[in-house]
Order: sequence, then structure tokens, then C-alpha cells
Amino acid sequence: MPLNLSRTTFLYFRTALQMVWHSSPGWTLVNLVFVMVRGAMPLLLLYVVRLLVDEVTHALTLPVSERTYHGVVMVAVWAGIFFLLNAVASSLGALVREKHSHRLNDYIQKLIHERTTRIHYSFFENPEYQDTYYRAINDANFRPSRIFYGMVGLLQSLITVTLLGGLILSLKWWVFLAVVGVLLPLVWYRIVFSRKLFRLHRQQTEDERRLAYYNRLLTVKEFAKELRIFQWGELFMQRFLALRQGLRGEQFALLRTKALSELVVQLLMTVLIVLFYSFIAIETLRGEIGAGYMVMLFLAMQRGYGYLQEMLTRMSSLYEDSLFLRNFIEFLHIEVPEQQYGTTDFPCPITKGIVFENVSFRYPQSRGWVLCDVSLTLRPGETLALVGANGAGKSTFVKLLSGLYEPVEGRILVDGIEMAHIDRQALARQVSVIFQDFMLYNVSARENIWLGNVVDDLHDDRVRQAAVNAGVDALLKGLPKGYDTRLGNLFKGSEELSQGEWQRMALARSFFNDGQVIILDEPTSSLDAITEARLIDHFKEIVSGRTALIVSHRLSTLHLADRIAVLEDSRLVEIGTHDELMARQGAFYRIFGSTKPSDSKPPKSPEGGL
Ligand SMILES: Nc1ncnc2c1ncn2[C@@H]1O[C@H](COP(=O)(O)OP(=O)(O)OP(=O)(O)O)[C@@H](O)[C@H]1O
Repeated sequence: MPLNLSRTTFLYFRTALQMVWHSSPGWTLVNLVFVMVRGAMPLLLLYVVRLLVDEVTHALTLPVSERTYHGVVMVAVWAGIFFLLNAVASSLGALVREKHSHRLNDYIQKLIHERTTRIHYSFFENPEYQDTYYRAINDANFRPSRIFYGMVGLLQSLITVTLLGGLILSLKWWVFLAVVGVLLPLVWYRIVFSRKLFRLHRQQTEDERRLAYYNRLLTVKEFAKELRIFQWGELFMQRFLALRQGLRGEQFALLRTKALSELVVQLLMTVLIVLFYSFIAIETLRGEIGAGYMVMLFLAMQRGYGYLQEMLTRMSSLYEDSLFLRNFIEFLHIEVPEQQYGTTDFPCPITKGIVFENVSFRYPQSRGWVLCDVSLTLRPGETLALVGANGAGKSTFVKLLSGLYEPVEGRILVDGIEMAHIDRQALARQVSVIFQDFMLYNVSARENIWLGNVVDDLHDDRVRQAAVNAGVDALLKGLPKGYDTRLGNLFKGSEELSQGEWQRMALARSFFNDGQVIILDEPTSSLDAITEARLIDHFKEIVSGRTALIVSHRLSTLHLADRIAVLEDSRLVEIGTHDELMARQGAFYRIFGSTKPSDSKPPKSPEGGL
């Protein structure tokens, strides 16, 4: 198998080293000092043993009356000093390594978070990207520190092995070569194995994600209700186990081959050690080397072999890590359609409106057009409703209008400025959106509302006004810590809300942002009739002066709109006032014409203000 160790592997190592350095130059240097000290220690300790044995054997040749203990004691003191130094270097070194490793992990997490928050939104809706993401995120949890520890350890073992190797080399060069020669197949095999393991992991990514998905189905709250109602527990447990057994089976087969191959190499090494020990013992008996030197060589061989093994293991796992690092680098450099926002400010106030000019769109992985040649103008200050059957493309229209996606064909212009050229912060400041699948945030009620516009300071008055407009003020005041109560059920002391109450929080969030454009995708789907009626009564007041787009299936909500646009089969088929569309008896009439007035209008609000 071609190993292609050269360029890419070194590129990955270089990237890893750069990460280690950039994470903290200071700690990298301190670490290096400790590594060198610890690397040299084993040889110093062996040297002291040799001196000790030589002192003792020399003393043994003298009559007892002439023996002095001064030399032996001095060597023993030196041994003590080196042991102490070794212990201090070891524990301080561990602290330094831990500290540096934390820095490295923080640095890597920062790289990931920067990427996940800036990457194009389409990334999260594309299964192929999900694989890359999964691999990178999974590995990023432990690979960086493993690479780091691997490098530190490798350097340390390299220093020790070089010094011990020099010692063996000083005796017989061919002994040294024989040791290295026997180890080469082991190195080679480990590299081959690492590549195989890497390939297997890449092949298994999709299944690993499916496994994680089954695990989520079985363990998290979102699924817990339906899992019990429909009794899916056994079914998904079986699927989980079957999939896991398959995946682990393939991995284990590879590990078994690795273990067998390593056993053969270990046998070769054992033979070599027996030969080496016999050779040294015979050389000592022949008077070629002293007893102290013999002991030192025995220990050097024994320790050197241990360090060499350790070094090889580190080398091959570093190689394996470097391959996995590829996933991470791939993720950092993944090419998604560039989401390039310009630096132009959002027009303030909008005078001409937001124009969809022959806009067509399809998702990267979708088969046909989801929106086809749509042209319309959202006039300044008007409320436009968007209607259409399920799958007609309404939410997609919202994603385009809010800047999450760009048209594949055509343009979206805000007062003549292309949406893509507008600065992201300015866009966020001026356009607030509630999506159909709005999110629940387990932070305080106050912050839940403030999240609608974090560019502005958290002004209590404005938060309260947004809550009043969305009809949650009374509810929030009644919570144990009022607006400071944490919402949700993830953390202790939180208060859970109902679905409709969460939707009202989402509305409050979007009202808090007093930008010029407000987009509401199914804003009343979970609201009770009275709350909906209040919202409708006061909607004009709440959005006064703002340009609004409302997506809704409810005729009651549509009454709020100045005009209504109808999407059908990806195309804009009608646009006009409610009365115009009804009179026309076209697509809108077909959908809503038969709706009884009682279905269409919610009960009148009993009191003013939401
Ligand atoms: N991320 C996506 N990737 C690929 N296709 C998608 C994606 N999101 C939506 N679609 C497809 O685009 C079409 C329009 O979806 P969209 O969600 O815009 O419809 P909608 O009008 O909002 O429907 P509903 O009333 O059910 O909410 C659908 O056929 C859907 O399958």
C-alpha cells in the first residue's frame, strides 16, 4: 500500500505544531525545557548506577581494613540528588503539560466555535457537511491534547533513546543497528494499521452519526413523550445494538490483525535481547568491560527498549492522530458556498422597499426549484402576508429575506442595495425574525427577550414593553424570580413554559428588536384564541412604521396584512389585497374562499393590550 507519508503528513504535523505554538508560546517554551530535562534524566541515573557499581566492585578487590566508604556515599548522594530532580521535574512537568493542554483545548474550541458561528447556514442542512462536522467535532474533543501529549512524550523519549542509543553505539555499532533493524517492521506495520483505521472510521462516519441519532432518540427529552406513547424503546434499542455491533465488529477485526502482527515483532525483539545480554556477559567475563559498565548496559538496554517501544507507539499514534487531524483541518477549510456579507449599511429609513427581482432558489441537495422566478416588492411600512400550501416555499422565502441563503438566480435589493452587500450586524439590527421552529433558550426571561437584539444594551423598560406587546409580562412577573427566572427545564431552579408561552417569548424577542423589518413565520400557530385575538388587535400598533412579512395559514392573521402574496408550485401566482384576491377567485380564493367567517376570525379581545 502506498504510504504517502511525505507531504500531507508533515503538513498535518506542521499545522498541529502551529496550533500548539499559537495556543500559548510561553507555555510551549516552558514545556520544552521540562521535556529536555526529563529526557536526559534516565541517562544520568544510569551513569550514577555505573559509578556506584564500579566503586563497590573496586572496593571489594581491597582488603576489608583498607576499604573506605566515602566514595560510595558521595555517589549515593548524587543518586539521591538526581532522583529528587527527576521527581520534581516529573511533577512540575505534569502541571505545566496540563496547563498547556488546557490552553490548547481552549484554542481549538475557539477555532471550532468561530467556524460554526460564521459558516454558511446551508452547512447545517446538508448531510455531507454533517459527516465532516461530526468527524471534526468528535475528534476535536480529544485529538488536540492527544497530539500535544504525543509530541511532548515523543520528544522526551527521543532525547532519552538518543542518549541511551549513543551508549550502546559506543560499545558496538552493529548491536545498535540490529535493535533499530528489528523495530522497523513494527513501525511500518503500525503506520499501515493507522491508515486502515482512519479509512474505516471515515467509512463508518454516517453509521456512527446514525448510532448517535438512535442514542438521542432513546435518551433525550424531545423524543421521550412519543417514545413512550408509541412504545419505540425496544425497536430503537435493537437498532442501536445491531448497528453498534456491526461497527465494533469491523473495528475489532482490524485490532486483532494488529495484535497478531505485533506479537511476531515482539518475539524477534526477545531473541535479540537474549543475544545482547549473553554478549555483554561474555565480554565482561573476558575482562573487556567492567562490572559497572555491564550493569549500565543491561539497564540501558532494558530501559532503552522500553523507551523505544514507547517512542514507536507514540510515533504511530501521532501518525494516526495526524490523519484524524485531517478531519479537523478539512472542517476548518470546508468549502461551502461563501456567505459574503458586504460592509454597506442597511438603508435607514427604507424608502423604496425590499425588492425580489426574478428570484429563483433551490437547496444545494434539492432536486428542483423551490422558488422559481419570484418578483415582488415589500413596500416600506406595509404588512405583507405570504400564503401557500405546505411545501410551497414560504419558509424558504423567509430564509432568503433574512439573509440565511442567497438566491441562485435573481437578486434581492433593499432600496437598490443587494442584500448580500449589507453588513451582517446591520442586517441583524434591522431585520428581526421568528421562525416556525423558533428556539427555546434556557437563560433568564429577561435575557430571552434581550437576545432579540444583543447589539443594544439590556434596557429593562424595553424588555418589559416587548413582553407586554407579546402578552407575557404578567406571566413573567408571576415567576418566582420574575424576569430573572431562568426558563426551560435543563437547569435547577428553572421554570418551564408551555409551547404557546414559549411562542409568546419568541414574539417578545422579535418585538424587542425595533429594526425596520419584522418577519413572522407562523407567529400564532401555538397561541390560544384570546392571545391571538389580542395580538391581532394590537399588531398594527406594535409594528407601526415597520415593514412586516407574515407567513400564515390562518385567515384571521391574514386580515392584518395590507396585501397578500400567494405561492403555488414554487411560483408567485397572485398578489393583492384580501378583497382583490377574493374577487379574483384565483389561487387564494381556492384556498381560503370556503373558510367560514367563524374559522377565520378569533374572538374579540376582552381587554386592550397584549
Ligand atoms: N434544507 C432543505 N434542503 C432541501 N430541501 C428543502 C430544505 N428545506 C425545505 N426544502 C424543500 O423545499 C420545499 C419548500 O419548503 P418550505 O419549508 O419553504 O415550504 P413551506 O411553504 O414553508 O411549507 P410549510 O407550510 O409546510 O411550512 C419543500 O419541498 C421542502 O422539501
